[in-house]
Amino acid sequence: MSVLSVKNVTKTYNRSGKPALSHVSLTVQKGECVGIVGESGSGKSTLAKCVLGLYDTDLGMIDRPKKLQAVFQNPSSSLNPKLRIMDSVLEALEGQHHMNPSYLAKTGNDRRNIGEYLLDLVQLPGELLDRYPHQLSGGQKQRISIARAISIEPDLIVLDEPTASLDVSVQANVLNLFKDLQDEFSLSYLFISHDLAAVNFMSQQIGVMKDGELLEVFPQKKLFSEERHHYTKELLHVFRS
Ligand SMILES: Nc1ncnc2c1ncn2[C@@H]1O[C@H](COP(=O)(O)OP(=O)(O)OP(=O)(O)O)[C@@H](O)[C@H]1O
Repeated sequence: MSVLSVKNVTKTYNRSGKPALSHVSLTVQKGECVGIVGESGSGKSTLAKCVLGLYDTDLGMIDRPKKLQAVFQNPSSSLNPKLRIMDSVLEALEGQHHMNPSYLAKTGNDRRNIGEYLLDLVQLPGELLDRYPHQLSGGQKQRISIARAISIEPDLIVLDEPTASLDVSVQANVLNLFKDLQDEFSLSYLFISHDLAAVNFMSQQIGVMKDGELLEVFPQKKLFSEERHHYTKELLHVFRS
C-alpha cells in the first residue's frame, strides 16, 4: 500500500528560471523509508515542501495522506520558545481533534500521561515536560519534534535534513531513534539529506537528485551495483574516500 505518490511534479520559482523540480515521480510504501540524496541546490527541500503542500506545483500530481507530519533541520525554530515542552509535544494532537491514537487506551486523556508516554518513545525523561526549549540540548529538542510528529500516528513523516544542525556525536543517535521507531510502529518516511551515508543507513529505497531531476530510484541493496547512474557513482566515490 502506498502512502505517498508523486507523479511528474515540476516546480519553477520564477517563470523565466530553470525548474527547481523537473518531472519528479516517486512513491513511498507503508512502513518504508525512501531516502532522497543530492547536493545543495538539487531541489530536495523544494520536493519536501511540495509533498507537505507548503508549495503549489506547476505540473503533476501529489497524492499525500491526511495524517502527514514533518521533522525539519532546525529544532529550535520548530519549537515555540514561549511554550513548555508539554505544550509543544501535544501541539499536533491537540490541534487535530479528530485524531484518536491507539495509545490513548493506555494513557487515558491525561495530558501528563500522554506527554510522558511520548517522551518515553523518544527516550527522554518525563521531567523535561516542564522545561522550556532553551533549557534543552539540540538533540533533546529534535527528539521533542519527533515525539510531536509521531503523536498523531501519522501515515507519513517527511524528514528534511533532520540531523544537519546537530553535533556529529548526536546525529547517529537520532538516526538510530528514527530506525527504532520505524521498526516498532511501521512508520513511513521520506528522508531528505545531502549525506549519502545517512541515507544508506536509513532507507529501503534511495533516490538521487541533481539539478531538480530525480535521476534514479533503486533499492538500498543496489547502491553499489554496477548499473548505477554515473552521478550516483560520483557521490559514492566521495562517500568512500
Ligand atoms: N524560495 C525560493 N525562491 C527562488 N528560488 C528558490 C527558492 N528556494 C529554492 N530555490 C532554488 O531552487 C533550487 C533548489 O533549491 P532547494 O532548496 O530545493 O535545494 P536543496 O537540494 O534542498 O538544497 P539545500 O540543501 O542547499 O537546501 C535552487 O536553485 C535554489 O536556488
